[in-house]
Amino acid sequence: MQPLRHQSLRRKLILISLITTGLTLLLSNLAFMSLEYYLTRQDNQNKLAVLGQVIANRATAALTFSDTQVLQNNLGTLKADPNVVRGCIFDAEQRLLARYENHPSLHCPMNLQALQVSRDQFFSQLFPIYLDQQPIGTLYIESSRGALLERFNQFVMFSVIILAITVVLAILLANKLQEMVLRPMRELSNTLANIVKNKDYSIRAQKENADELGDLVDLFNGLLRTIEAENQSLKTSEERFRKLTALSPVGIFQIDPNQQLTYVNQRWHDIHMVPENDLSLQSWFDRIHPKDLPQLQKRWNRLMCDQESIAQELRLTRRDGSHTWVHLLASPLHNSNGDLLGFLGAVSDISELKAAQIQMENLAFYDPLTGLANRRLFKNRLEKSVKSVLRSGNSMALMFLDMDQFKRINDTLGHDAGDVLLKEVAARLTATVRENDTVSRIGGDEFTILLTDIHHTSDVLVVAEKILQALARPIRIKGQDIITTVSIGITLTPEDSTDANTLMKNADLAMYRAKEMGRNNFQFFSEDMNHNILEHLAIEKEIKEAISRQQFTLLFQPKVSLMDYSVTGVETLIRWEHPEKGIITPSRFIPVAEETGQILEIGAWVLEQSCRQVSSLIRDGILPATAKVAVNLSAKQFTDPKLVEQISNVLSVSAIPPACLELEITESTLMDDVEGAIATMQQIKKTGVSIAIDDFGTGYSSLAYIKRFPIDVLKVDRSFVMDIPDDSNDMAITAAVIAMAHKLSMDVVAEGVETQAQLDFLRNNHCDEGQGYLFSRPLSLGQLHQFMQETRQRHRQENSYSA
Ligand SMILES: Nc1nc2c(ncn2[C@@H]2O[C@@H]3COP(=O)(O)O[C@H]4[C@@H](O)[C@H](n5cnc6c(=O)[nH]c(N)nc65)O[C@@H]4COP(=O)(O)O[C@H]3[C@H]2O)c(=O)[nH]1
Repeated sequence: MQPLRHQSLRRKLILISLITTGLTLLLSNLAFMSLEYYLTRQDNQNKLAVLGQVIANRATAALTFSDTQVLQNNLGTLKADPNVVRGCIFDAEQRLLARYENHPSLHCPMNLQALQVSRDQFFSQLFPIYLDQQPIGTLYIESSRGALLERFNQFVMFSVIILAITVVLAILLANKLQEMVLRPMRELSNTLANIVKNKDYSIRAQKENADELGDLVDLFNGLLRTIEAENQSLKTSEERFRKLTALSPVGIFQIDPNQQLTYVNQRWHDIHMVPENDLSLQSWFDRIHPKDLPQLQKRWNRLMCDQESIAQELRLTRRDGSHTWVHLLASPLHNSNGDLLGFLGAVSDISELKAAQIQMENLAFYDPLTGLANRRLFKNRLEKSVKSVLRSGNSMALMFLDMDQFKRINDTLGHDAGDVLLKEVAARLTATVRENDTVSRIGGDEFTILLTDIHHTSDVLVVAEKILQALARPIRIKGQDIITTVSIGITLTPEDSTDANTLMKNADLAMYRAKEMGRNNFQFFSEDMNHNILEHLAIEKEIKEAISRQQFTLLFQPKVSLMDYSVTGVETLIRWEHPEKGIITPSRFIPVAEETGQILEIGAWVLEQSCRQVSSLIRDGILPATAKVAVNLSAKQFTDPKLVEQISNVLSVSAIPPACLELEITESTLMDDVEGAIATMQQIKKTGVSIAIDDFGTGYSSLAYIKRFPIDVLKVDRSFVMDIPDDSNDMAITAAVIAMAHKLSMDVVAEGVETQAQLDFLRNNHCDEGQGYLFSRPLSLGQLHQFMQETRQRHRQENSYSA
C-alpha cells in the first residue's frame, strides 16, 4: 500500500477496484481452466479405456486363432475416434499382428518392446488380452491430446475476453464509485477552502446524499454554525472591547510575552502625548520620572518573572516636557490552560487628583496664609525629630516665638496689614534658618522653629540672635515702616525632655519668661542653661571691650622648690576685672574666648605682659635670674601657625632670656594631633623656651607619647594632690608619675599644694617643685614684690638661726 500513499483518492479507488476485480476473475478462471483441463483429460482417458477394453475383448478369439484380418477389423473401429493416432495388437510373443495408424509419423513397431511412447502431445494405454485369464496378447492405443488442448485454448480465450470485459466494467464502476464518494468530499473541501479564503463562516456545504457522507456534511455544517456563532460573539465582544477602550478615560495597553507593546488605545496616546506610530516599551520607560523609575523597574521585573501585578503611582514626562501623575496597573494575561499570553495594563491620569491631594495636604498640614507648616505638621516633625535625636545622640532645639504687640498692629492697621506682617515675618524666619529646619505657624502670631543637628548651645544662640536681628529691620506696610519684635522661648532635647508635648510646654514657658524679661529677647527653658547661655553671651559681647579697655590683669602664683623652698618662678594667671561684675576667673571666660577665637588676642597679650613683667622683676632682682615664668597656652594658640614667630617676637621685645619662659600646654591639647604637637613643640624648643605639660593625669596621654614629647616639666594636676593623704590611689598615682617623669628627665611640679601632709608626701617622693595656697595664692605684681621680700627675709632668718 506504500506506493499508493501519495496517489489521489480517486486513483486509489480505481486501482483498488481493478486489482480486486482482476485478481478475483483471474484466480477463478485459473481454477476453472485447471478443472476443465483435468476433467477433459479424465474423460478422454476413460473413453480410451472403454474403447481399448471393447477391442481387447473382441480380439481374444481372433488372437487365439491368429486371425489378423479380424484383428485388423477390430482395430478399424478406432476410426470412430479421430483423436486415436495409432492402435497396435501384439501376440503373446509381442510380435505385431494388426495395426491402425492415423498419424503420418507414428507407426506400430514390429515388436512391442520397440514401442516408443511420446507423452508430450499424446496419451496412450496398454490393454492385455486374456484367454481364460491367460494373457495371449497386448493392445496398444495412443490418442492425441490435440482436441483437449484446443478445448483448453478456447476456454482460455473465453476467460481473457470475460476478464477484459470485467476490467472495463470495473473501471466504469470504480469511476462511478469514486464519483459518488469523492464528490461530496470535494464539495466539503471546496467549501472549507472558500471559508478560509473569505473568512466567511456563513457558507455551507451542499448535502446531496442521505448516506454517511450526507451525515458528514450535516456534521460539517453544524460545526460551521457553531464556529460562526462563536466568531460572531468574538467579533461582538472584540467590538465592544474596542469601543470600550476607545471611550475609556483610562489608557489601556497590551504587551506580549516578549515585552513588545502590541496594543494601546487612543487615551494612552493622549495621556503620553505621543504620536500613534510611537509604540515602544523602551521609549515608554524613558518617559518615567527618574525618581519613580527604580521602584517601577523592581516591580516590572517581578511582573515579568513572577507574574506579580503592579499598582503604582508615578510621574511621566510628556512630549512637551511637562510631568503628569499617572496610576499604573498591570497584570499578566493567561489563557484557559494557564499559558501566558502577555500582560494587560491601564494607565490613568491622576494629575488632577494629585493636585487636589496636594491641596488637601496643604490645607491639612500647611498654613494657607504663610505657606509654613501648621501645628499638626510641626507636631509630627517634632515627634520624628525627637526619635531621631534619641537614635543619633545629637541635640535639637525647639523655639517658640510670639510676636510682641501683634494685636495692636492688627487692630490699628487692619487685618490685611496684619496678614502682610505675618507673611513677611514668616519669610524672614524661613530665610534665617537652614533648609533642614522647620519653621511653622501654629497660631495667630505664634511661630515655632525646629533646629535639628545642634552640636553646641552656641549654635542655638546664633540662630536666636539672627532672628532678632532679621526682625529688627522695619517692614513697610501701607506706607508705614513697622518694627516688629518677637519673644523667643527655647528648649533643648534631650537635655530638657524627650517628650514632644513637654518640649512644647517648655518652649512656651520660656517664651513667657522672655516676655517678662521685656520682650525682644530669648530665654532658655533650663535655668542653669539660661544663666550659662546669657553669661556666655554677655562674656562674648563684653570680651572685646575688655581687651581695649584693659580690664585684664595678671596674677602670678609662685612656684617653690621642695628642696629648699626657694621661689623657682611664677605661673601667670589671668583675671578679668569687670567694672560691674567684679573679678571674673579664667574658667568663666577662657572657654568662651576659645570658642570665639578671641583667645588668640588675649593669649598674645598675656604672653607679652608676662614676659615684660617677669623680665623687669628679674632685672630688678625681685625674682632670681633663673626664675621661670610659666604662661598657659590654649589649644587654639598652640595650633596657631604664627605661635613660634610670636614667641620669638615676645622674647626680643620683652628682653627675657628664653630659659626664663615656660609654656604650659594641657595634656588634652597635645593629644588632639600628636604628630603636629611634636613638630610644634620641637620648633618651640628651638627658641630656647621650655615646655611644661599642664593638668597631667586628667587627659588620655599614653606613656608612649609622653616619651616622644620634648617636655621639660610635668605638672601633676591638683585633683591628684588634693586628696593626699586620704586617697591611697591618688598617692600611688602621684608617686608613680613623679618617678616616671624623673626617668624621662623631666622636673615635676605639684599643683594645688594646700597642706603640710601633701607637702610631706611630695617631698618624700622627691617631687621637685610645688605650687599652691600652702606657699602662696596667685598674687598681683605688688603682692608678689611683698611675697618675695618676705620670703627672702624668712630665708635670711632661717639661715642666721641655722648659722
Ligand atoms: N583650689 C586651689 N586652687 C589653686 C591652688 N593653687 C593654685 N590654684 C588655682 O589653680 C589654677 C592653676 O592653673 P592652671 O591649672 O593652669 O589652670 C588655669 C589655666 O588652665 C587657665 N588660665 C589661667 N590663666 C590663663 C591664661 O592666661 N591663658 C590661658 N590660656 N589659660 C589660663 O585657667 C585655669 C584656672 O585658673 P585660675 O582660676 O587662676 O586657677 C589657677 C589657680 O588659682 C590651690 O592650692 N588650691
